[in-house]
Amino acid sequence: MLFRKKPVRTSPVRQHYGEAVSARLAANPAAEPAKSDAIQLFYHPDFLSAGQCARLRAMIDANRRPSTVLSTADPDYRTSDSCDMDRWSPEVRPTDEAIAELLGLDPLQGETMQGQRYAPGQQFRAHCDWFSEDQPYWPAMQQCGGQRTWTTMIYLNDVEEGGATWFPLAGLRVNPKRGLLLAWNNMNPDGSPNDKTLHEGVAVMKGTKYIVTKWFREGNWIQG
Ligand SMILES: O=C(O)CCC(=O)C(=O)O
Ligand SMILES: [Fe+2]
Repeated sequence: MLFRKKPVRTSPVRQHYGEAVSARLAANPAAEPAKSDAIQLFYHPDFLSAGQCARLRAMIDANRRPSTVLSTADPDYRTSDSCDMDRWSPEVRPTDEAIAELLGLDPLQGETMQGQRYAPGQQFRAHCDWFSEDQPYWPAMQQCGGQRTWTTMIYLNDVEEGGATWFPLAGLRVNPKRGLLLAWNNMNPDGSPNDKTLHEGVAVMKGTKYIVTKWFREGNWIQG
């Protein structure tokens, strides 16, 4: 019996962004690499001030609606509320541009920043942020910048109990801390999608969890 060969999923462009961004973060004294061989992930404590976090939390409270996902109908999968953060607003734009600058990416590669709020019991079950290129949604994603390369996520508050971001296959678990930014490469160093980036927003037990997430594409998300 013949086995069908898996398609080659490496990519020079995605490899380039993996190398360029991780070199830039490694050279930044404010950023610290995670101890994991499975994933390129960096921590940047205090990326946002207390005031910036409070303003973003207020915007999330004002605009939140039930979260959606691309590829499952399971109603328990992502039970948080979320909203798009208006990238041109004076409250959001400086943060948007600071994140792109931190990574050395063009702000146009960044998707619209997403705010998310988890009440007790709410969660985002294990998923990868990269797109499966055999799914029906992929052609539409190709029209707006293609694959996701890096994810950045910022905790906007401390959470009393629960709400960690857990990477079970990379052996990392991060507790929410106000102002802390996480940045990780969704690809392997060769530019292929990294299955070990699987992660979960663990259910909040006590308190409320607020985050903003920004995903970067290999091309421009905003078409000029
Ligand atoms: O809430 C978390 O800790 C994870 C959020 C997440 O995975 C996402 O927004 O893609
Ligand atoms: Fe995610």
